[in-house]
Amino acid sequence: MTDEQEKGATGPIRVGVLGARGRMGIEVCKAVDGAADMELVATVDQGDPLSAVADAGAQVVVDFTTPDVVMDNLRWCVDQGVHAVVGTTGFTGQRLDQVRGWLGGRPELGVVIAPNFGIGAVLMMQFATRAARHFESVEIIEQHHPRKLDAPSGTATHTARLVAAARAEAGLGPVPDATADEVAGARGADIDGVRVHAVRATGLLAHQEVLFGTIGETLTIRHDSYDRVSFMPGVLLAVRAVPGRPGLTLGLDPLLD
Ligand SMILES: NC(=O)C1=CN([C@@H]2O[C@H](COP(=O)(O)OP(=O)(O)OC[C@H]3O[C@@H](n4cnc5c(N)ncnc54)[C@H](OP(=O)(O)O)[C@@H]3O)[C@@H](O)[C@H]2O)C=CC1
Ligand SMILES: O=C(O)C1=N[C@H](C(=O)O)C[C@H](O)C1
Repeated sequence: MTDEQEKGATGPIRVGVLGARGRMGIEVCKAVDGAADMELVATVDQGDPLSAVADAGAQVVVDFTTPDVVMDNLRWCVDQGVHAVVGTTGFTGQRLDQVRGWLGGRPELGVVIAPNFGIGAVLMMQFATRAARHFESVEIIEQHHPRKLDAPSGTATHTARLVAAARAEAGLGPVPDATADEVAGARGADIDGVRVHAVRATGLLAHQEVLFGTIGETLTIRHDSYDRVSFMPGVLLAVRAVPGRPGLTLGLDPLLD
């Protein structure tokens, strides 16, 4: 262990941020810098060497980059023995299995991957999962800023999977829908049988509605992030927790219990 790493073992958590000059990365750097129990030791963006993270003796990496580079970053973290907190989207079941496979060889390492670090968003997903069994109809409408690269959002995709699993467990059949003549895309994306609609508009940041329907009533569960600071308490919570949570943690839920 280097002197730097030795210091980190007893002092503040030494944190490296990947995607540090991005919209989320800038906020994460500010939040880590302002946390008394953390030290921001490395900031890496496109074109910077990942070795800066290892050289600085980072114990935890926070990744807010892009879906096309996040897997390489995670592989590197696992190889280097650095815990990781990941907010970047694009995690399919196959990708998650791959990460579990890597972690199999490093039983001391923790990785937290959360589609949304907003506490309200986590609760919105929990409430939607709870409601799912009681309504024959459900659709998800997510709304984001127009610079977002992926659609639908990671949060909407995750919500759709949770809702679909809860419906299946309750023995509900397909969502009723008689559409026979559709302009392509009009009914949104089909994620595990749940329709997901993605809106992009200037002025929005990150918003989602889960609309449930049954005979004579609807229920709308809505969450709005108006500022990226809304994600920071969840990110800091995960940074504190990840060294003590070996293996893959998916979502913030277990950290909030
Ligand atoms: N889980 C959550 O709570 C949240 C998740 N997100 C997700 O986080 C991700 C980032 O979002 P956002 O900050 O808005 O996006 P940005 O595009 O603003 O930030 C991404 C940053 O990563 C940089 N980057 C690209 N490749 C690399 C690389 N190989 N190594 C290091 N940095 C790299 C980009 O550089 P360059 O621009 O030069 O390509 C950019 O600065 C998205 O997937 C988004 O959906 C966002 C908000 C909340
Ligand atoms: O890109 C964003 O901005 C966001 N991305 C995440 C997602 O895709 O769900 C989280 C949040 O919606 C903001």
